[in-house]
Amino acid sequence: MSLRLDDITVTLGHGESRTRALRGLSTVFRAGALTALVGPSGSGKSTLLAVAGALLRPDEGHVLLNGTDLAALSDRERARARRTRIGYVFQSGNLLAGLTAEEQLLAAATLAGRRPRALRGRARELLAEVGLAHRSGHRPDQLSGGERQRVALARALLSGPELLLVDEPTAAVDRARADDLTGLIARTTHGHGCVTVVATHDPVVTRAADEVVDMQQHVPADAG
Ligand SMILES: Nc1ncnc2c1ncn2[C@@H]1O[C@H](COP(=O)(O)OP(=O)(O)OP(=O)(O)O)[C@@H](O)[C@H]1O
Repeated sequence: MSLRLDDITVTLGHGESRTRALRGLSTVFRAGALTALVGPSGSGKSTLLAVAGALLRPDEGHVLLNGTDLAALSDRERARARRTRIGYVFQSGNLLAGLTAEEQLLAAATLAGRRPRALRGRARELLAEVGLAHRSGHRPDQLSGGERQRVALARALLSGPELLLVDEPTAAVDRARADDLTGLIARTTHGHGCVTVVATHDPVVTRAADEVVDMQQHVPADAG
């Protein structure tokens, strides 16, 4: 079980802003391990997450998630893979205003074509797992930044994803919360056995990671 990126090249923008964000990048992310993706600003971390998450199709290369090449799937199959095989925890949690924590999870499950009623028990378990059983009835404006990210993590885990992609989880929280959140992501990764890739600038995350992938080893020749 793994995510294997094989010879990935991505060009972004047009005309003068055209940039080779990734060139010939190859690397492997192991299941059941938290991998920290590090590197300076502009080194391609977000681009790699977008390619791995089937949000952006590479110009060239293969994105092998447990053997399926996500880059070679049709748009429809890629959308399905995003809903059913991949969990995203992107900055600020991207929660829907007006929905309680529990409803955030159930709404996502509904979009993925599942019956919310059958998942209510699992949603509650996951909220308890991320330490938010007592906040399941709170809306985003009634939660702290760290709590919102934990809701987003529980939501991402509800579909039992093979791949969990996390962008800068500790950017908006204090040191103690950063430790808590990182520990939580590590434990859930080990418990759920998913491939977890966390883009980060934070040494707290890097220290807690099982593996570190440094984008500087993959800097395109014409970057900058
Ligand atoms: N839409 C775009 N058009 C052109 N170039 C882009 C576009 N988006 C990103 N880039 C460039 O692609 C490169 C990789 O960007 P990316 O956002 O993946 O880096 P990053 O490592 O995630 O940076 P940060 O740590 O600042 O979030 C950078 O040089 C960036 O300027």
